[in-house]
Amino acid sequence: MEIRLYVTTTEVLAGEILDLLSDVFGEEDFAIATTEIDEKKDIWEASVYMMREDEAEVRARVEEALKATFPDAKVEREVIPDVDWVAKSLEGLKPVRAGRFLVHGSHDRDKVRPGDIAIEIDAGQAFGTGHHGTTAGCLETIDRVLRSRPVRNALDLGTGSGVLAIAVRKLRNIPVLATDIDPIATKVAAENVRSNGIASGISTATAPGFHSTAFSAHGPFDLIIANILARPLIKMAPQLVNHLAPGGSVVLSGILAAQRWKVLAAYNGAHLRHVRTIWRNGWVTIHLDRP
Ligand SMILES: C[S@@+](CC[C@H](N)C(=O)[O-])C[C@H]1O[C@@H](n2cnc3c(N)ncnc32)[C@H](O)[C@@H]1O
Repeated sequence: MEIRLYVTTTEVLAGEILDLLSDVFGEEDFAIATTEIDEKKDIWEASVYMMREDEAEVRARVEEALKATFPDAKVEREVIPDVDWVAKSLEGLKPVRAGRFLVHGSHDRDKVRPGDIAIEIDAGQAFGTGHHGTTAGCLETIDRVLRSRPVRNALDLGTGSGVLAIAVRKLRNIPVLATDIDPIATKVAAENVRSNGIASGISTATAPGFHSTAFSAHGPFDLIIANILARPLIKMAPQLVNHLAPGGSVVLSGILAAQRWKVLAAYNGAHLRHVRTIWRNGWVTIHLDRP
């Protein structure tokens, strides 16, 4: 059972609390995140996720950290129940084709045809079975990028099930760093990496955005894939481009069609060149290159 401790505040203060908590918990295994609750009213939550057994200790440290700068902050609590997504969604999930990839569940191994690059993902507690338009758009774009660009290493930011990191590694024998803000996702991703027969080459790390030393240890990257959401992608544009090697490529998704101009503006402003936009079910995936 997972617990979320959170403070409800404004966007600016949520960012400050995030920084403060990042200093407190550093590289420890607790995910720290900010979430927008209401854009118009500027209501945000700054959260720390932990397992139930760590709650008392984490709460004491959070309250101590907030005391000096945010004495009025009220730390609230949410219990996040474990959901058996596997049992819930195994049936009915058909294999998905995107680029040369076929993403399928373990119940559909017989659907793999010669020439397919097969990725086996059972629906679990992390996003990314290939069915969502954002995942499919990323897979298609990864296939294009790896056909046309010299890519020596890659970062999959917001890896979820690990599907995109696995896709990169199945096409190229290069090191891949797969990170997620959610520790359950990184655990699931590591399991999927193993069950896809990838013995080495993909490292996983739990980190919000670029708040981890894992990035400097593995980067800069020739390819960065981030299927998150428009708003965090816009915010992290300068950091993301800082971790991109000259001549590198970026694949961004989790962007609704109407939001694409804002995302493009942020990344054009960071001197990336737009290459292609792919549309799938109202979602867009954007490929940009660093000259
Ligand atoms: C839409 S899912 C994408 C999963 C997978 N990469 C795919 O394409 O199907 C987004 C993932 O990003 C993670 N995430 C959201 N915000 C993040 C952040 N700031 N830093 C790292 N991961 C984040 C979520 O926990 C989630 O697993």
